Amino acid sequence: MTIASTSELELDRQNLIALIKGEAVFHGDFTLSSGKKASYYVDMRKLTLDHRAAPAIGRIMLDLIRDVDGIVAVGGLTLGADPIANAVMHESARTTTPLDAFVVRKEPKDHGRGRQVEGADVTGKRVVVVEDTSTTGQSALKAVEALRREGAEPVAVAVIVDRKTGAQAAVEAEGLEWLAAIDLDDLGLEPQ
Ligand SMILES: O=P(O)(O)OC[C@H]1O[C@H](OP(=O)(O)OP(=O)(O)O)[C@H](O)[C@@H]1O
Ligand SMILES: O=C(O)c1cc(=O)[nH]c(=O)[nH]1
Repeated sequence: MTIASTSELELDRQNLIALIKGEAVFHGDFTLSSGKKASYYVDMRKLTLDHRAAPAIGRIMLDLIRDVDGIVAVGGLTLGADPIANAVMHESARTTTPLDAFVVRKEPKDHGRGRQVEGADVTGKRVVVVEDTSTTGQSALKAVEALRREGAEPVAVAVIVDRKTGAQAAVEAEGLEWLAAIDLDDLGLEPQ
């Protein structure tokens, strides 16, 4: 599924870590999605939407999910997941096993086709949920719930940055595989 070499991927990963440390870690008083407080915030949108980082994110995340069997699509809860799913889809299109992308709305659309999962038809399909940063894992699990309602089979959650505060356990408790590209040690941060 992956066409980048191991050394290219390691270079991508080191470059991405440097960009995250330099441009996406913000220090201050933050309220997180879960309502918890933290003294730093990793704003991955700064990089998933940046031309210097997005192609590498596609390669890194495609490589991260390379051993997940039989998947046909990637996506997650809007909006953190959206550019990641796109980057993975584009990178996979260069391989012999291309993947489609989907977007899970926070709520079903209240007009048109009333859909919560947009894009690829996921019914009956094995899919991976992607995420930019995971703290409690509840955003990823909201996507999992919506996908299951659509008749999809979400089999793994793949995150760029794991904040190491319970998301892995929450996701594994739902029977999904947990995959993370970068964690707090890589960024020189402590879990909080
Ligand atoms: O693991 P969790 O506790 O769910 O926290 C992580 C989530 O929080 C952020 O999204 P946010 O809720 O800020 O929404 P956004 O993507 O719409 O900006 C981030 O992009 C993750 O999706
Ligand atoms: O938990 C969150 O809401 C959260 C933490 C973080 O570091 N980055 C982010 O985008 N969301």
